[in-house]
Amino acid sequence: MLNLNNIAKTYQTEKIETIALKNINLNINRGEFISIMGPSGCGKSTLLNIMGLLDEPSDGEVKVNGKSITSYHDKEMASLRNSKIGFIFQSFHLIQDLRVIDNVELPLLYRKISAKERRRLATAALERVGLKARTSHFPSQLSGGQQQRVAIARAIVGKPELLLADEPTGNLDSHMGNEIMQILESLHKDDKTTIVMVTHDDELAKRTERTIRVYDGQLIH
Ligand SMILES: Nc1ncnc2c1ncn2[C@@H]1O[C@H](COP(=O)(O)OP(=O)(O)OP(=O)(O)O)[C@@H](O)[C@H]1O
Repeated sequence: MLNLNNIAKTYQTEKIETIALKNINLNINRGEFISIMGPSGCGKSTLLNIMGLLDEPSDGEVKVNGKSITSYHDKEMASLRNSKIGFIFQSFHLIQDLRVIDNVELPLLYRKISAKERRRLATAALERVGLKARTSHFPSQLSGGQQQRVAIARAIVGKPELLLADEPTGNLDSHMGNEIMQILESLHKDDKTTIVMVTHDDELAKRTERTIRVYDGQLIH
């Protein structure tokens, strides 16, 4: 479903050029659960952001469902991203002033969906992550693990084909981390969601189907 062909990414700041990625060739097949591992600064988040169409490569080609998106404009890219990709971040990225249900509804605001249907879908997504009883809470009233579950509900509410998770358990203790991993495993197994997860945790990586290792901006085979 996603092909990265010869991807490179260079960051240019005033005097320093950082090569974050080079010679990346990677195919992600529908239904896979993949982990990405590697030392700090090796390019994992950059890779995930390129997969998620949040960032553009400096070189190479990204194909989504066999179609090159190289010539896509920002608007086309945003629309593709919004319809096909869900994100989960280490630090949850919830909006503190919005109630749980409104946080989860956010990605649907960009779609032509009635308010009633938005509420129904968001409630179902919260039920899926075991948080239906917390819809009217604010994020600060929830534990870290619960906040991450809200973030997962927000990521899956639009039924994405691809779920990208950047160290989703990085801010959680091992018990809560395990709960989050179990939800991801269930989304993969029961809902056939394709998942790519960056992690520093060997034990979590072992629970995925394939581990991609990055070192100095390159894939190690
Ligand atoms: N916006 C940016 N401008 C300049 N350099 C950047 C930028 N983003 C990332 N980099 C550099 O690119 C390299 C890869 O960064 P990246 O965040 O992808 O690594 P990472 O493997 O995710 O690290 P960590 O595990 O610490 O999160 C690093 O050397 C980083 O300093």
